[in-house]
Amino acid sequence: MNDFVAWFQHNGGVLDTSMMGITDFPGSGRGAVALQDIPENHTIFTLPRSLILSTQTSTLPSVFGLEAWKKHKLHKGWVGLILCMMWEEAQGSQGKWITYLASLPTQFDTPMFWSDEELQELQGTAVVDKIGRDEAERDYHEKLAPAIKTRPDLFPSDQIDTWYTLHRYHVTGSRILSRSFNVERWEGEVEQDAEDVPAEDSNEDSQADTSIGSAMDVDDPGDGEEAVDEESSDKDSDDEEIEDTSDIAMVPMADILNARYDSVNAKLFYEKDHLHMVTTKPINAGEQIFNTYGDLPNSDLLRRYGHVDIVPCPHLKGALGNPQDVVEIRADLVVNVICGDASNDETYRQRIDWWLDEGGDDVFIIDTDPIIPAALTSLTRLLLLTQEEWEKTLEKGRPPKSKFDLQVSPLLRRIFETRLTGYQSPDLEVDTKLLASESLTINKRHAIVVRLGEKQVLAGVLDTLRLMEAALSDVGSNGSKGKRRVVSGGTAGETKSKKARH
Ligand SMILES: C[S@@+](CC[C@H](N)C(=O)[O-])C[C@H]1O[C@@H](n2cnc3c(N)ncnc32)[C@H](O)[C@@H]1O
Repeated sequence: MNDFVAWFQHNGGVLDTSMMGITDFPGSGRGAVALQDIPENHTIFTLPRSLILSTQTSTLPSVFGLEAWKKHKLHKGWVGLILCMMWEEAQGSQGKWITYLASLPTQFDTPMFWSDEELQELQGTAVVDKIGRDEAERDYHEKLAPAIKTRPDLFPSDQIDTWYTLHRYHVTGSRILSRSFNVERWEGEVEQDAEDVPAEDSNEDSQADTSIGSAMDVDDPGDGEEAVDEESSDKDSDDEEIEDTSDIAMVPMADILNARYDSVNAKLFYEKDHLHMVTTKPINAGEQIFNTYGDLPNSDLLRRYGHVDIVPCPHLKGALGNPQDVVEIRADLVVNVICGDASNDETYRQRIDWWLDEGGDDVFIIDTDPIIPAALTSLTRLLLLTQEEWEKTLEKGRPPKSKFDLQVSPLLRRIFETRLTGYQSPDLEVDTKLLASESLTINKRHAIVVRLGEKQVLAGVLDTLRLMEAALSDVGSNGSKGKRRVVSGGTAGETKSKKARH
């Protein structure tokens, strides 16, 4: 660590060593600690932009030739940055970032590195479909490996088995996944139309997002389209968000800070020539300095960073869990539950295609405030319409309202109960007991925390359903039937649902 700090300072980084120390936090690796009381708005370190490592600052793309770089599709997704980092590391003592790269971990607790047996423990959770090992390996074999073969002068054959292996590719991808930031270029540096530059970037300091995409997440649609990072959820957007991956950067020193739910007390800001880590709250001496990736559900924390957050949760009446946990319910599960064997019949296919064409969601999100997504009720009702009603709906061009009644209620229950059977065991008690056992490996413990958190969310939404059913019966027994309506939460297509590719 001393070597790293010396390298940082030697290359223009300024660390307030009276305020910030680097130390090991059991269970979280290295992290930053306040050595004395730090006031809000204090700069704890600064580094020049030239010290960040990205496809903009590494010389590899230009020595490789930008045209050839593009020909091998190294400008799309994360593969270009991975190759830059591998190459910089292969330069040994000649490499500008060697001391920094040598300080980064080579082992990760993320599911990317789990055995099949360990992955089984995650069955049913939002992690499994998103690990993206196959996509990542496809990029390695189809882009990176052919590219390096064309330039033995840059990638000598005797270095391939050390620095450019598939394993090192995964390690480097995981370093990016768990540590990168999105550092936009300053106005004037940006080689794009002015209107593409967000207004807030023009003059004042801007905040650098911790990157939440990854090599593994990026979908390369081909056909000359831009790479799309489906994980750009912090930008309040759908999966159509186009991320300029050339802004993804490794930021030495900034990536030493750990994260914890609701604990962020420092943020990275950037300006024309420098980046600054600035406190956003007063921090007491001895406290950890946290920069956060946005408070994420445990499924995402595990997949990207290899850890989970467990804090006392209001939705669990003070028991430990993650208040950000969610359950994803895929529209195909809804269709299967409601239509059964007839799912592929023309009458349902037409409705489903129409739903999707109209921008309807194909994944519904339930969170710890377990409101039933309005879009889920609406899709359920769409599938229940008679032919005549369906034709009217088509004419109106509007999906059915998300009215909750005795017809949809048992179906919603079956949807949630079927979703529960996707886990190794639908029983919450089983996992609670397992967690109490001391002999669990870290991966198994993490898997149980993730799936238990999701099952607790499902238990919450089933409780909500019971309350809504009880409210319906009250309405009926009070003789006011038809005058009051119980509706599910939000409006169709609001934040409780989203489109996602699977
Ligand atoms: C940005 S790095 C922080 C520095 C890192 N601890 C190190 O030793 O290099 C993020 C990684 O730190 C670890 N980490 C961060 N916050 C954590 C937490 N609350 N609990 C456990 N591990 C954490 C995870 O391994 C994560 O992938």
